Amino acid sequence: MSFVETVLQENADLCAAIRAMPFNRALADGTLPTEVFQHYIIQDAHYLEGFARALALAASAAPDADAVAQLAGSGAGALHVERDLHAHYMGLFGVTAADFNTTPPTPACDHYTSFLISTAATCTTGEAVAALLPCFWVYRDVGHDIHTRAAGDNPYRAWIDTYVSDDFDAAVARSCELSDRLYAQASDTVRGQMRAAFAKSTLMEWAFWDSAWHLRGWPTPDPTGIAA
Ligand SMILES: Cc1ncc(C[n+]2csc(CCO)c2C)c(N)n1
Repeated sequence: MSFVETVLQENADLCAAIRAMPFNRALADGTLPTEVFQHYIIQDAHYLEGFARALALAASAAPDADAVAQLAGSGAGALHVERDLHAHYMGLFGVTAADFNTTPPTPACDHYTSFLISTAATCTTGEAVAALLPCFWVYRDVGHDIHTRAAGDNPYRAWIDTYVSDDFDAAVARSCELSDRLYAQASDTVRGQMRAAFAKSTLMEWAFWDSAWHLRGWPTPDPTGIAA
C-alpha cells in the first residue's frame, strides 16, 4: 500500500471525527459565531506563517531538485493564496491589523507550528513531508464534505470554495505524490516515523478547531494561589 492509502486507513476515525466537529458543522450551515471565526482567522494567520517556515526548512534539506522546487514553491504559494483569504475575512469580520498583532498564537497553534518547524529542521524529509500533509489533506476532506451541505448564501462561501478548487486539488495531489515517493524509498524505521508524524499533525488539526470553538487561550496563573 502507498503512504497515503496507509495513513488514510489508519486515521479514518480521526478524519471522521474532524468532519463531525461543531466548528465544521457550524461552518457548513453558516451559523459559526462571529467571535469564533474571528478567533480562528487570527490563529490561522499565525499558523500559515509557521507552516510556510516549515516548508522552507524542509525545502532546504530535500533530497533532489524536484522536491526542493515543490516544497519551496508550495511555501510561497500557500502564503499568497491563504493570505488573500485571511485579508478578505479579516475585513469582513472587522479584525484589524492591531487585533492580529496583539493576539499571540494560542497553545494549539503554537504547538502545531512548533512541531512542523522542529520536524522540518531536525528530521528526515520524509517525516517533514508527512507532518505537512494533513494541512492539505484534512482541508480538502473537510472542504468537500462542507461544500456538499453548505447553503448558497453562507458567509463562509469563499473559505469553502478555496478548498474545493481544481488548483487546490492539484496542490494536494502533488503533496500526496511526494509523500508516496519518499515513503517508497524509505527504511522501515523512517516509514514508521512518517506514519506517526502524519497522525500527530492530523490530531493537531482537530485540536486547532477544538481550541477555536472553545475560544481557548493561554492559562492565566492566579497570583493569589502562589504560596508565600
Ligand atoms: C490549521 C490549518 N491547517 C491547514 C490549513 C490549510 N492550509 C494552510 S496553508 C495550505 C497550503 C496551500 O494553500 C493549506 C491547505 C489552514 N488554513 N489552517
